[in-house]
Amino acid sequence: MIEFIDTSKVYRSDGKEIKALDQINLKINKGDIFGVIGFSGAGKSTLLRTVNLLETPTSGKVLVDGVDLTTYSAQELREKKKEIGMIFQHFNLLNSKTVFENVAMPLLLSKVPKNEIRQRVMEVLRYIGLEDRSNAYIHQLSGGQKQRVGIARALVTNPKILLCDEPTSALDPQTTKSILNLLKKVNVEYNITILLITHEMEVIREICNKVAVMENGRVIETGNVLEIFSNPKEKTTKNFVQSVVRDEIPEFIIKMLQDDNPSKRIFKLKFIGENVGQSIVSEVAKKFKVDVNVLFGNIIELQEIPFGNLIIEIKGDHRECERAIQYIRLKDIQIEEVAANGSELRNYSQRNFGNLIYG
Ligand SMILES: Nc1ncnc2c1ncn2[C@@H]1O[C@H](COP(=O)(O)OP(=O)(O)OP(=O)(O)O)[C@@H](O)[C@H]1O
Repeated sequence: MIEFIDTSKVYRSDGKEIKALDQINLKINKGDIFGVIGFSGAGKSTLLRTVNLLETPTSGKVLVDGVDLTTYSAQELREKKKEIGMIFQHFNLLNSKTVFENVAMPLLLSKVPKNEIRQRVMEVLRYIGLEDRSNAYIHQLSGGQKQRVGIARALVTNPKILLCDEPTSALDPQTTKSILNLLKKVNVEYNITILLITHEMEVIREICNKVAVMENGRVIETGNVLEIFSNPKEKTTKNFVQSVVRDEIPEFIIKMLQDDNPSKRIFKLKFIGENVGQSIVSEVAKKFKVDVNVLFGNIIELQEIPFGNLIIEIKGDHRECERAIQYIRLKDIQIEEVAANGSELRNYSQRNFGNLIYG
């Protein structure tokens, strides 16, 4: 649906070259809600704006439905652009015009007949829940309402793609949630592919199925949201994931390890999906001669799949503890032992155990 092929963009200003995009290769499939995350200056906006040619790549190309839009004539491009809606962080609405006039603007510019415009605009306003504010001026609306108008204006031409430039960065958490829910609804009900840029991992968690992490104009990591959250590889990705799933070891646990019995054994378990449902803790306590205490837990939902971590203490003789650990691992749950300095974790792998569990 959208494909970036070796896409690069170099800006030249004051005799200097800035590589905003450096050989981007990404594929966004129909129906995706694809999130691009990165810090300020990573190149996200530039990437998004190459899709509707608000920016033209310096080299490489961007295909929309298999076509490089730079090859289109002006007329063809105007038509194609109706299929690509866009919403902005600061809404980009005309303050001197009403809600109705703002939403009608793309249709007016396309010279759609007046009665059709009225019908379509009211239909879209009904959909986004602002039918009764059609005559209000933009300055009379809240931030969330303004973004709804932005979404209505983007939807009015029946686009196939919606580009979202930090759509919730100017909104409070509650309003953010309602706007993200609306975008999800648009994606599902109209089958609109969404490409969204953000610097908030919470936004990615909330609605995206795929994510790409950008740094210095490059995509440093990309994949399914579940994959990236559960196994981030790059440092920047790990930092973003940690902003949502706090998986550092809490101070009180480190203190416990340092102050109490030095033989205390504390483990971090990482759960994905159905494993959370398994009451692994009580299962282990029943199967082996060990006591298990839950010390800390942090579980979130990712695309309706539970995901998170649990910090537990396992008490018992060494061999029983090792058998319990292997049992947990064989349940496809990542388990790591927390060292007394709290930063080092011993990662258990098959090799560490041999056949202890059956021994
Ligand atoms: N028109 C321009 N002229 C010169 N340099 C530009 C221009 N637009 C962007 N840049 C530079 O390109 C790089 C990428 O900018 P871009 O806005 O794409 O990043 P971003 O990840 O969207 O950042 P932010 O979240 O702050 O908007 C930055 O170094 C920026 O200063």
